[in-house]
Amino acid sequence: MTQHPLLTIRDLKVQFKLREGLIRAVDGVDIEAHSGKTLCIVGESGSGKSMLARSILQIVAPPGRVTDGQILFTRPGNETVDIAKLDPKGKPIRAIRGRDIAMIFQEPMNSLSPIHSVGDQLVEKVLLHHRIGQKAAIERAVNALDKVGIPNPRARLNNYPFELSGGMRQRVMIAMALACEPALLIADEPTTALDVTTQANILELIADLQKELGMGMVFITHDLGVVAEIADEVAVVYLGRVVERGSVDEIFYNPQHPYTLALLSSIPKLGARRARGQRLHAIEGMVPHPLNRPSGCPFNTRCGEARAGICDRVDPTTLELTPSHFVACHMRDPAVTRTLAEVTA
Ligand SMILES: Nc1ncnc2c1ncn2[C@@H]1O[C@H](COP(=O)(O)OP(=O)(O)OP(=O)(O)O)[C@@H](O)[C@H]1O
Repeated sequence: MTQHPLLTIRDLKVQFKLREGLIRAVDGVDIEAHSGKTLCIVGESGSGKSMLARSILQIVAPPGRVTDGQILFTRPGNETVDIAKLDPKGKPIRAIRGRDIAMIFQEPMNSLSPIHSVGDQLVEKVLLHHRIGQKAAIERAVNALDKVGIPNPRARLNNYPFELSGGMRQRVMIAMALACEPALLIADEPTTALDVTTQANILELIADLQKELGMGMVFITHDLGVVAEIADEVAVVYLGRVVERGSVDEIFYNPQHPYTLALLSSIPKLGARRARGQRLHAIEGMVPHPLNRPSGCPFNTRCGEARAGICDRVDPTTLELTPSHFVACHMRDPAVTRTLAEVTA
């Protein structure tokens, strides 16, 4: 029997119908996530990372809506469910949220209640998804806090979120997310708001827990340094499209899409000396306004390799370079480059 990926997203579209026009926040995305592996979704602000993540739990806020595509979730040993077809308020998706698929966010206060103690929130979460008694649930809550490295966890049960530091709150949110041992964890920039040291500690904690629990993880970030540290697979997104995806080695050692190349060259090199006042290399141009998407390849307006007549007119198809490496770029398509060479010869 072939093993299904934990999550298979096919041709997913998330749109906002506004009076001013239609925003295609996610515009035909294909990705897969596997048990025990981390898929990083990387891209600049506004590329649709959060909407992609939120659609997996059907928590896109109106007027945003999943308009097309499949979100196939297969918990090992269970039937495959197409989450895209579920009612965002219905019982089936509410049973999946938190139990099978958990999510952590940049700002823990968004997922923690300010008026309930850490212990009450953790115990309630455990009781919601498990048929166990109050005493056993409290023990689970203590274990969960212990697991995320919170000292003296039994005493912390009585604390309110505002009594904890930012790093500790993030640990509590992770404990809440993992209390029910989900098969899939979605992490939306969970370390972005933290200082560098706390960020490193939390990343290490998430990676350790993921290995221990064998969860799949979809990790959203704009930071390629984070990707290098934790990813097994990477999807590079631009204006709601996956422009390149591959194993972490393929993306870092053999990047193909001009956008991936530009992102990689914008990372400051360790030890590289910069002349005073010299700016870091940033990607040329601005991300187009979502209501004013370019035709053809979404990146053509900022791409140094773009060729008029094709890149600004025709949507590139996704090419398979290896069984795990895909790119959507005309300039990597041998049929296109051959024709261009013949025309200019
Ligand atoms: N409530 C909304 N109304 C209209 N458009 C929205 C809304 N929320 C998001 N969008 C649009 O959807 C697109 C994708 O946004 P999204 O938040 O997913 O991007 P992102 O890559 O996560 O960016 P960031 O890193 O800044 O969070 C953007 O063009 C954004 O303008």
